[in-house]
Amino acid sequence: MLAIKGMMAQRGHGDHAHRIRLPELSLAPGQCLAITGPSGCGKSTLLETVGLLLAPSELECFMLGKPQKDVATLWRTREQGELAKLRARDLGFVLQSGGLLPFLSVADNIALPRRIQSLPIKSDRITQAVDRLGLIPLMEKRPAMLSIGERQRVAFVRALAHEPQLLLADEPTAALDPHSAHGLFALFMEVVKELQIAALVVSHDWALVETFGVPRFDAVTVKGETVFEPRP
Ligand SMILES: Nc1ncnc2c1ncn2[C@@H]1O[C@H](COP(=O)(O)OP(=O)(O)OP(=O)(O)O)[C@@H](O)[C@H]1O
Repeated sequence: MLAIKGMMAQRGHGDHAHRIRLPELSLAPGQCLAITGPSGCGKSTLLETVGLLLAPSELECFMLGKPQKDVATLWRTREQGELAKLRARDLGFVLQSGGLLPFLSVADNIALPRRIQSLPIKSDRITQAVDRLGLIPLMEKRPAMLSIGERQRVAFVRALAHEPQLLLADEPTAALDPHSAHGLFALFMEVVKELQIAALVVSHDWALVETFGVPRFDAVTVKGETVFEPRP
């Protein structure tokens, strides 16, 4: 689960700073929420802040996972080691760029989060996801030998490999054709439900998000800040 209250973050400094605000957000296990808004409004900034990659400038409350961890206190007391542990164990990222390690094969990229957590490398769920996304012929290849869409599919499986509590996805279907995008999103929703993972997904594809009945938080500009609020 995820519960955030009164979160602010900023990119840059002074007059050129870009500020985002998230008044309130809560997600139960197995629930997915889409983040939408125009290019440059701060969706990735929001995702990075929720993903503990960017320090918030204000934060009232941030509870994550089961048992609940008090992330707001960890930020306040600057416990970077604990934050890093949470990031590795409880979060899964699907980044816009794929973020795969170029010197590892697809198989080793996918195995990495489980290796880091000392979990058994073999997992039926991962084998199934690899199969459903047509990745079996690619397992021994390096990321540089893959298309962008293939990299995105690998990144998706890798993000789920250690069964995190919260999945953060930045445009996970952006490089895919409509058929593959639908297939990946369907699998995304299935896995989120099955594993009871809370998921935040940034997407420009409103039609796709609506097809799957995913609720949305949209960006509105208020006094020079981007505020993310539920869309009625
Ligand atoms: N390192 C940085 N320093 C200063 N400003 C930055 C930095 N990174 C991004 N920005 C600015 O912050 C704003 C928000 O960027 P962000 O990437 O979060 O937007 P976005 O909504 O995800 O955009 P897109 O949909 O195009 O990916 C933009 O105006 C961007 O120019």
